[in-house]
Amino acid sequence: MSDVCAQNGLRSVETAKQMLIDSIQPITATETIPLAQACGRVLAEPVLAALDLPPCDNSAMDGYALCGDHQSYTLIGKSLAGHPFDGALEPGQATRITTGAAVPAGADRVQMQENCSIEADQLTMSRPARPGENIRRRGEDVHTGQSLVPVGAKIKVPHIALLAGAGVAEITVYRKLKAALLSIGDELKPIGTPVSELGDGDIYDSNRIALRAALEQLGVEILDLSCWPDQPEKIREAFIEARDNADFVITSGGVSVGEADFTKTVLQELGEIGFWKLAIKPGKPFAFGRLPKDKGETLFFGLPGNPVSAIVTLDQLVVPALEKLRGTSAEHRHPPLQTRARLLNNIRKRPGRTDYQRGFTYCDSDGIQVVETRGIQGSHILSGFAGANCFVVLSREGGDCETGDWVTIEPFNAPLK
Ligand SMILES: Nc1nc2c(c(=O)[nH]1)N[C@H]1C(S)=C(S)[C@@H](COP(=O)(O)OP(=O)(O)OC[C@H]3O[C@@H](n4cnc5c(N)ncnc54)[C@H](O)[C@@H]3O)O[C@H]1N2
Ligand code: MOO
Repeated sequence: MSDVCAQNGLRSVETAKQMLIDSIQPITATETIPLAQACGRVLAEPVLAALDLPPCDNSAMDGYALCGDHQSYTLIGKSLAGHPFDGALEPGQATRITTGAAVPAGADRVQMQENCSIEADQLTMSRPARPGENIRRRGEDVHTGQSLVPVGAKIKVPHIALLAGAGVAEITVYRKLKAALLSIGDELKPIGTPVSELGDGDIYDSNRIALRAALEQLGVEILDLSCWPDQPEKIREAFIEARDNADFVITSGGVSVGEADFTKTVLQELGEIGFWKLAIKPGKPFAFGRLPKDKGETLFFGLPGNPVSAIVTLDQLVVPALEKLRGTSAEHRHPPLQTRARLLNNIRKRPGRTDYQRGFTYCDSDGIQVVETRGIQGSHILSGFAGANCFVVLSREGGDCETGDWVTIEPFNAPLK
């Protein structure tokens, strides 16, 4: 498929994503932080295991550690978690053992207690235990010296558990990214302004708050530069402050073709536009650029003002770019999870832009994944978006869809989840 849509000449979402990824150099600065604060950060230095895990052969069950294959065993002691048996078993001997307790020397199998009968110090079983049964071997999870998590991985809860299990208290991660966030538009009023003080046509600056919430979930530090009027000299002032104090700038509004849309003009004056306008709905006027500064440059993401467009373009274009910028390696920059669902309503669509309709998906009583679009699909309609749990992704060249069609859905990820 061509990069550019035949109908409208717009660049595809896939090409734009690739252009973003190709043009971004990851940050290199790191910091060492307590493991407990590391969830969501990107590992910057290798962490090697200082011990085997499990650290010793231990029992998977509460029961009896046995030496050899016998009809009955003589009980000679016990091994409890944290209190190992101090001695070695001879053939035909057994000890009581609890889950996680060290398997005594000489024991070669563990029988769970449900299969055992005890009379005085004699143990018999309803069925024999196989050699090695219920023994968790030393080092079968992790070997001493093994790399625990690859550099460039995003630290998730299982990584935290693994690292903690290996006794790691601190790790070195890439530093947090810093975003400068601002809104542009004469009609915008900060939330908290009483309704009675809104002028004709004024609206609340909802984008800045929503984008801020999304970026904070991604662990980005925010420089909130509030909202700015549709005046090039003011916008210039805001862009310079943003450029000088952040890794990247996110604006919303003023990026289209209206007579008061100055975002691109000022971006071009202070830096360069990488690309503008994509075959994406909503979000067509998305702009990417750079603002050079004394040391390096600040990336620029100009999101459309329409509230749904701003969030969709953040999710689909900016988030993948930020993953690369913050050091996540290629193998850990997974594309968003997509699956198929059967459509419960008709959808009208004109070919020309990849459409991210807001939908609600669930598994119906027949076990089939179904999806219905939520509300009017205008890029100003937030009520439907708020009731959705997925995007219905309709291909750029595709047209209308009918009830019963199988369509691609993309469940909301963080920060939308
Ligand atoms: N002649 C054309 N007009 C428009 C086109 C086009 O191709 N030709 N594209 C349309 C599309 S698509 C979009 S999306 C919008 C994007 O326009 P801008 O980025 O210039 O945004 P604004 O015009 O400033 O605002 C659009 C809309 O969003 C509201 N808005 C703006 N900022 C906020 C905010 N911070 N919080 C909440 N809502 C905000 C604003 O009031 C407008 O209603 O352009 C179309 N026009
Ligand atoms: O692309 Mo605009 O975001 O459709 O409204």
